[in-house]
Amino acid sequence: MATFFGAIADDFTGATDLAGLLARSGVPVSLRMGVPTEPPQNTAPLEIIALKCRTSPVQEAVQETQAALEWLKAAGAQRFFWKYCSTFDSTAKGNIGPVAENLMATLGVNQTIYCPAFPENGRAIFMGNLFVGEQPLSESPMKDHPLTPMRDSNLTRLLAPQVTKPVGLANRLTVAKGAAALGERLAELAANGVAHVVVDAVANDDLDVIAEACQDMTLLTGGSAVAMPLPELWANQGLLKKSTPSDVPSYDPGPAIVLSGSCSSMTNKQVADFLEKGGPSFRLDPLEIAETGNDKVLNWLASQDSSATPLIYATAAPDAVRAAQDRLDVERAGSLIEDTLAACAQEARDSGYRRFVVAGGETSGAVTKALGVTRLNIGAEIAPGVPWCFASSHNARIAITLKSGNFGNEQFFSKAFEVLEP
Ligand SMILES: Nc1ncnc2c1ncn2[C@@H]1O[C@H](COP(=O)(O)OP(=O)(O)OP(=O)(O)O)[C@@H](O)[C@H]1O
Ligand SMILES: O=C(O)[C@@H](O)C(=O)CO
Repeated sequence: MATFFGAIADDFTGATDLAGLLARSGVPVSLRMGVPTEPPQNTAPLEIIALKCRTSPVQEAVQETQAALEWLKAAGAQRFFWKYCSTFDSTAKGNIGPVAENLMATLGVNQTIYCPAFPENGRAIFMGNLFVGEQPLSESPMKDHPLTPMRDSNLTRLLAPQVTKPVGLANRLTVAKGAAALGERLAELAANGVAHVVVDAVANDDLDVIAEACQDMTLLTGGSAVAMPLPELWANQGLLKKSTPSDVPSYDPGPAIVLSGSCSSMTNKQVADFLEKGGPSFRLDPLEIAETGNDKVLNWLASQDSSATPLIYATAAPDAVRAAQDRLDVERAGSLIEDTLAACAQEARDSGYRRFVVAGGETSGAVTKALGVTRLNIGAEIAPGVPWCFASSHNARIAITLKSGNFGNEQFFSKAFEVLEP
């Protein structure tokens, strides 16, 4: 089926989040891990390419997203979406703005919007300021993120140094007046040369207004939630078709494992809940791995009785993360953990494990790469923005879910497997 919508996601959990929300529309979604090396074939109306470029240097991220854009254009896409985190994660030399500006230049558009709001997960934007629950972003646990600590809550202020063209705001008072008023505000800003518009949203109704006002824009940017209403709007215009739900993709029987490299406050609670319930677990310490390597955890995994689900985790409180980073530096600490969890995933697959819960965006990138997963089919959502996915990994058919650090509730690790049961 011809592709109409092409999205580029800056990390793997973000991509499955977007896929899960788009799939709610009933329009077929396809998710590719990395830019496919083959030209487009067997494409879906909604195509997503997952990259691992959230913390990449600007030039690298621009090149990778450009390659993804070319593939999506070749697939026939006519509307494009740049998906970043609902907490606007980017480093001081952030690539959200530069990537958007490059996509705009290639697509020949003079304006786009920025809307990371995700009300179902407590992300709201008011007067350009992003909130996580009731806390401003810079006071939320995101201030301590291991790779992208967020120390400012104001999206226009975060974005302005990343782009060359003017940044503006369409605030909630405008959005509350409806799609026509928002359209007028965007036109007014465009007439004044404002290329980058942060749009407020505090509830799903706001996202419906934004989607209605922006459905004809060639490029939109944001979190997953602002894209959620678009397929329905396009289907109503006859631009794409819903399909009868295809068979739920299946996976081979086999034991389950949880791999967690996320240090978000929610993942810390989820790990604590798992430990409290007494499941078998192994804690990874980056300092120890730096000295002695991976053998200890791989041996532990090999010794597990496959009737209980094991958890391997590096998840730690902010102080412990900082201490490891001070000794090893941020990137080395991160990649030691990612490489170890990736090696555990391979070992688990080779020993017959077929159900994988993975926590953390960077971690998910490393794990899916190690498993050789190139395409995911989307299944049932476990929590908003966290669907089960199904994939081939070498000769095995596996079920895998990639959980964004902050998503899901405390019981997520046990609930995930209940949702998978037929
Ligand atoms: N104990 C630790 N010390 C230092 N770094 C760690 C530790 N545990 C995990 N890390 C690293 O922190 C990073 C966590 O990022 P990741 O994207 O996986 O999780 P997240 O940011 O919570 O998830 P998301 O991006 O989905 O919100 C990874 O690079 C991981 O390897
Ligand atoms: O938008 C979000 O919060 C998630 O999809 C994500 O990108 C986490 O990495």
